[in-house]
Amino acid sequence: MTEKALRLGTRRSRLAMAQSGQVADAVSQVTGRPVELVEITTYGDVSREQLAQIGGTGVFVTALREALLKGEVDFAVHSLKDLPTGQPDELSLAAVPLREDPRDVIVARDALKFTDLPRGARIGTGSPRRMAQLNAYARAHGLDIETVAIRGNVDTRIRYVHDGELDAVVLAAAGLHRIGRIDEVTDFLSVDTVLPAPGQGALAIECTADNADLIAALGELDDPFTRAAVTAERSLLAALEAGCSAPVGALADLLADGQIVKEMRLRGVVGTTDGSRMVQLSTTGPVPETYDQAMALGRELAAEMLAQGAAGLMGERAQ
Ligand SMILES: NCc1[nH]cc(CCC(=O)O)c1CC(=O)O
Repeated sequence: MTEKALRLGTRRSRLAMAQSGQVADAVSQVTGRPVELVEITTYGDVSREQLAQIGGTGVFVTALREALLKGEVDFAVHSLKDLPTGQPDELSLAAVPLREDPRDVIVARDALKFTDLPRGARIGTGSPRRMAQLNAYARAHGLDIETVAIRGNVDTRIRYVHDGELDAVVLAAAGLHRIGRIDEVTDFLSVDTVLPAPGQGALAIECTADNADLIAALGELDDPFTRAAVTAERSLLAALEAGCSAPVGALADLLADGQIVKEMRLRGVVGTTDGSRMVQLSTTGPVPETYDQAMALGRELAAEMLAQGAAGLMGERAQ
């Protein structure tokens, strides 16, 4: 007897299809049921406006969530960094699988590294967070670069470099890895130079909160450390009252002594897009064992950053 297929709601972009396809295979393995992809168009996919102008939070996510709530699909996969920090009561974050490489990367012409870009080099990114940190690094190290606002999917962005319109673009390693273009990276940016977006490299698997059986099945794909880390990062973002398009970077990782994990460290940064003013801090604490402990780590760091003037650096985009 064949069981009814589970319906996975997905955006149509190459990245979304790639990550949904990978999750579909994993879910099929743990549930023993076939998984069918159901394509859904989101506002973020059709709009030509700059993402920051649309308002940022949730543009990629809303249509998928509506399909879940209408019962058109059984579960959905989001890039966790695109997910608004407030979790609706009717929906459950059933799994946060093991995170991919969280770093940002450069795809540049002539295999150039970020620090080898020539004077006046134009670097494309739609992200105020990336602009702020690249410009701050350039100021501190005497690089002369110009950050240029672009948007479009990953393939479109890389094309700007191949067409010679830009010297480089900044992208997430995870996205390139998932669509099979990681070989085109010319420089992996240290997180000491550019802290990634909260949740970058992680996926969120969501279903309706009333679907206990599916929540339990999807839960097998959950990685508790990734979940704790992204919970702390997103708690920081929420406590700064910033949206996903605000110039906020955050990364939680484990501090180990040999094989023994000692603590979790959470780093955060906020800055003006020109990189002239930055607040960058970190905190460490016991590895969170509960949701509340992970949330508390993020709130603590946010309070310290706000005390140093973080709110004043987020501009009118803060939301
Ligand atoms: N902003 C769009 C977006 N959302 C998720 C990823 C891929 C990386 C990830 O899963 O964090 C990307 C592309 C990018 O930033 O390069």
